[in-house]
Amino acid sequence: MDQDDNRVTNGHQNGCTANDKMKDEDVSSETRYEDGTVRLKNANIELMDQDILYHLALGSGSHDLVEMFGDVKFICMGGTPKRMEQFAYYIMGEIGHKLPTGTLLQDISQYSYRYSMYKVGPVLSISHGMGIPSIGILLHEVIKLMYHAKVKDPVFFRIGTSGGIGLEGGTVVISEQAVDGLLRPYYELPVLGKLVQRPAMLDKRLVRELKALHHPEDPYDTVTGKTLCTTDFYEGQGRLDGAFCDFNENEKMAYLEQIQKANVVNMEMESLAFAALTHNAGIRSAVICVTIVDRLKGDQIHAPKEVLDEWQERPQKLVSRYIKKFLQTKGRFMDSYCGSPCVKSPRRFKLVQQESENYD
Ligand SMILES: O=P(O)(O)O[C@H]1O[C@H](CO)[C@@H](O)[C@H]1O
Ligand SMILES: O=c1cc[nH]c(=O)[nH]1
Repeated sequence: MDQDDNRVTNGHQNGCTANDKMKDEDVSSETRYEDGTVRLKNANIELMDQDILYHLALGSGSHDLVEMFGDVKFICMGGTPKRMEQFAYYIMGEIGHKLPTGTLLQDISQYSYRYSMYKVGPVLSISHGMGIPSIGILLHEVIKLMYHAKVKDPVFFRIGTSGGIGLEGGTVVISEQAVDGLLRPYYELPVLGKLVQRPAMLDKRLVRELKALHHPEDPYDTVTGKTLCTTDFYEGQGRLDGAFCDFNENEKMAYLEQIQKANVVNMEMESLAFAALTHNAGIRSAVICVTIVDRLKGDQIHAPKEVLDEWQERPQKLVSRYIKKFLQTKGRFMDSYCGSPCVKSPRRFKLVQQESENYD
């Protein structure tokens, strides 16, 4: 069958093209109720008795999702559970969020054994694993969580690592657009035997707002540009050091130079699905990744662990500045969030633990 016959655009009935901009009208009645709460583009969900968010170990029948998550505003995602636990504690200090005495942050999704999720007042910090399939599943469930919890106008961030294209290690990249390994600005997914394409758009205003939060005294650059998203770390990113390699150094460099000419500044493995799914849901989102290697100079990650740890904090700092600015502007500082049900207070922890164990 001819591949083109088999292809449909989706997410926008009128055939949204890759050049479409994230316009205010995208956040339409299709994706929002009048009060600003998230509306799903899937009528099936409303008709279900309960919705089991299997990979989060949560469910609309088993948990009071409005009580647990109704005050959420920012959803921050990154690859590893450790990074996202550290980010949760970091943002807690930054926004002055206090846990009740004798309590610790709880991994809300620990009994899923898939992802980790921490709640710090209006911030959710969630690990997404590696690659598009992993972040894709998570995004479906987190977007549904936003709907069940009646969250208003959430903002999603991916805070990650990447390979730079002509950028020194430690540079912070705010993605203007995600493209696939063929430089196509959409996420393509086979659905019912047809290829569905969803534009991988990121919010342009958010890019500008984040860029403005770089401080002149930050000892590193913060740049914007295109992010190339691959389905593999080795051959897919033109590395010569995988278990297999059917190309040579010259061919690798020709590809890297080609993508550099197309304004690609970094490479990673989730931005395409992250941009496409949040855009389709009418949710403002941004991808902020630090570069940990300059791919024009090599393939292996040579930076020592302490250096990598410090570099990984840089995207977190930028997002933290954004969140703090928002909270200060809105004048809703965090003490009001102290009663969060997502901490390990002995009574509440037992309750949440019991609920979560139902999925074990
Ligand atoms: O650092 P994180 O956010 O995990 O992301 C990057 O690191 C992984 C590869 O090492 C890929 O998932 C890539 O996207
Ligand atoms: O080179 C790199 C570094 C981090 N993550 C990637 O996907 N590629």
